[in-house]
This record gives sequence, C-alpha cells and structure tokens, in this order.
Amino acid sequence: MATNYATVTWDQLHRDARQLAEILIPRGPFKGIVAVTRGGLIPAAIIAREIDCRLIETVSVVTYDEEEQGQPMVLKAPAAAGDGEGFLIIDDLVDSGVTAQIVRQLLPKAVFACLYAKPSGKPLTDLFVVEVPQETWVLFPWDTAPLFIPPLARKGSTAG
Ligand SMILES: O=P(O)(O)OC[C@H]1O[C@H](OP(=O)(O)OP(=O)(O)O)[C@H](O)[C@@H]1O
Ligand SMILES: Nc1nc2[nH]cnc2c(=O)[nH]1
Ligand SMILES: [Mg+2]
Repeated sequence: MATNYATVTWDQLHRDARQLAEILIPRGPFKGIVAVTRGGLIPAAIIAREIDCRLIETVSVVTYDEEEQGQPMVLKAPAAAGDGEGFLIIDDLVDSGVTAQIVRQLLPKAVFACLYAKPSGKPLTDLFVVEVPQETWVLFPWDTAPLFIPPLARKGSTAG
C-alpha cells in the first residue's frame, strides 16, 4: 500500500505530455505510436497531436486491481507494430517496470516513453518527464473527482 499520494490535474498532465513530446521530436520521426491501454491512451493522444502522428496501435496489459499488483496479462498484442521498429510506445507511468518489460519484449525495437517514472521502473524507459518516489501512488485525473471538504474551523466541531 502506498504511503503517499500525488494528484495530477488535467492541466499538469497536458503540460507534462507536451514536454514529453518536445523531447521525443529529436528521436523521431515515428511511423506510429503504440499506446499501453488504458493509462497510456490519453498521453498517447496528446503526444500524437504534438508530433503529428496519426497511426495509433494499442497493447493491453493488465497488472493492477486498484493498488494491488497481480500477474500481468496481455489482453491484446500490438499486431500492427511488428517488432517495434520506428514505433513509439507511450504509457502514463512505470512503477515496478513489469508492464514496460512485457511491452518491450513484444516490441524490442521501439522507443519506450512515459510521463512519470518510479525508481524501479526508470531503467526500463528511454524517456520520461517526472520522477516520483517509489512509495507514492499517482492519482491521475481519471482516478479522481473534486469533492466538498468542510472549512478547517468546523473540523471536529460538535455544534451544527
Ligand atoms: O510498472 P508497473 O508496476 O507494471 O506499473 C505501471 C502500469 O500500471 C498501470 O496500469 P494498470 O495495470 O493499472 O492498468 P490500466 O492502465 O488499464 O489502468 C499504469 O498505467 C502502467 O501501465
Ligand atoms: N494510478 C496509478 N496506477 C499505477 N499502477 C502502478 N503504479 C501506479 C500509480 O502510482 N498510480
Ligand atoms: Mg497501464
């Protein structure tokens, strides 16, 4: 279980994805992008727009049920990307690195990039934008919703 949470807003995610696109441009041009579903889908869409790439393939790897890590399963292979030559793989983050390792085995010649990287997964990336401590759980905009919290002065109050 994580000891800390880091909330990423839509604005921050958009800025980080644009920054990743900027550092990816010198590594291109890319024939296509392979988005690691589901978390890589939105970052891949933002990056595809910035690097002017219209061919998007997906690979589906399921590892986590909420915060519990289980046995990774490939639900869909990235058939259109061959051995990955000329392709760019995009995921939202690497944590243990297990998902990245599986995807890299499927596409050994592709470039692997993600927005956020924890220390265990970092060596499996070619490029990332922000390092996050291992014990921090990243809350993406699609994981959260704004909710009412009472004013500090009323916290613990028994009246009203
Ligand atoms: O480095 P790892 O320890 O493998 O963790 C990273 C993976 O975990 C999350 O995906 P998840 O399995 O939760 O599926 P989702 O993208 O469909 O939400 C995240 O989107 C990465 O793909
Ligand atoms: N949302 C989210 N999914 C993950 N999958 C593996 N690590 C994480 C994390 O920190 N946040
Ligand atoms: Mg994922």
